Amino acid sequence: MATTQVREWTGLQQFPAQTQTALHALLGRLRLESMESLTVLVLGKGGVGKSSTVNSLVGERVAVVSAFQSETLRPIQCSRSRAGFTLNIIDTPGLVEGGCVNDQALDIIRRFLLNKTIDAVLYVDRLDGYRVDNLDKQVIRAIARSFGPEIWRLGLVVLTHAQLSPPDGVEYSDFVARRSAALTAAIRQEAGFKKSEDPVPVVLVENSGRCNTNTDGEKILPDSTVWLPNLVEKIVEVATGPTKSLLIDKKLIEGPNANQRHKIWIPLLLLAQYFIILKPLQARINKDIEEEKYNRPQWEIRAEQFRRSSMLEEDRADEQAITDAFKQDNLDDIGDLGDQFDGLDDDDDDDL
Ligand SMILES: Nc1nc2c(ncn2[C@@H]2O[C@H](COP(=O)(O)OP(=O)(O)OP(=O)(O)O)[C@@H](O)[C@H]2O)c(=O)[nH]1
Repeated sequence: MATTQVREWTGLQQFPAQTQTALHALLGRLRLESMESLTVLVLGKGGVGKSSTVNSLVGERVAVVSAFQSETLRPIQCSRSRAGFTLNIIDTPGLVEGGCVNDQALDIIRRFLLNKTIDAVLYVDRLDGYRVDNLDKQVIRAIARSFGPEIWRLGLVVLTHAQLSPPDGVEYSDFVARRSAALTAAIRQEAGFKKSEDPVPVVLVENSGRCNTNTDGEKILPDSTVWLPNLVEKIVEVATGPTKSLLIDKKLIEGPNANQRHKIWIPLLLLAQYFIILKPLQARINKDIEEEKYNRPQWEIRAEQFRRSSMLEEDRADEQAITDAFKQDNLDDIGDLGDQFDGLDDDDDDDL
């Protein structure tokens, strides 16, 4: 298996001083939890801003971004370390191809993740999507199916293009609340969250270079949130939260072994077959054998009757044939006598 090269996290120094301080404080929180590393998996449909978000987080251009075509054809892992702490981010190909869930991409991602432990999952989508359609639900379901529904309990919805201007008459906060509620409700439904469970948290990001900044030079959203430390804070909360990190092992990738499934029922089925079918059948056969010792079997009686009736038929046919033959012989004899008689008459005539 290819090992990922861990480089010094130089991108961290590119951030404004205030952002760096906030990020260091968050990494300190992880160390307090004895977490020496953090592995973040980034998933979502194509072109929603996954690679851009990875670049924003690392502070370097580690993943290729394109407005026109899917650039991430297979997963890539970027690992950066700082003061003994390692951040691993895994960017993945888009999960939709030709209007359908791209199962092949999911399979490639699963195999790439073999033996890796995931601490948090960023499910990236755009804030300016106006509805959650059937395809969105299928993608959410496909993720749950591929990695187990537990993966959504490590999830964080990341909405890009967060510097959007809502349609006329709609407040920014209302627009964000509606979009977030629609997506988290779909996740709750498709990933089978219990009613009592908290919804998946939502974070807004703006990856564009034209993102507004505050007086400290930090990138901010229309509601003045400094979004990068906010995103990292939410990731840390998920990673240190009640849901355990997810180890992607062979069992999870290959799914339950069909040959092993329900194996426990086989002896029970055989037992049921023995008592319900085999035993009664055997008893019935034994009863028949016993009865036939004293009574002739029905089939033998019927065969006898049939033999007799066919013999009678044959006898009757023979009798008829003999009678017919006699009749024919008598007619022939009578004919001969007639001829002889005629002959006598002729001789007499001559004599006269
Ligand atoms: N304005 C704005 N544009 C963004 C934002 N995030 C991404 N983009 C643009 O959206 C386009 C797609 O971004 P990517 O980061 O390549 O999207 P992706 O999800 O990695 O795409 P795939 O590689 O196809 O899976 C690029 O043109 C980005 O510049 C954002 O927050 N704001």
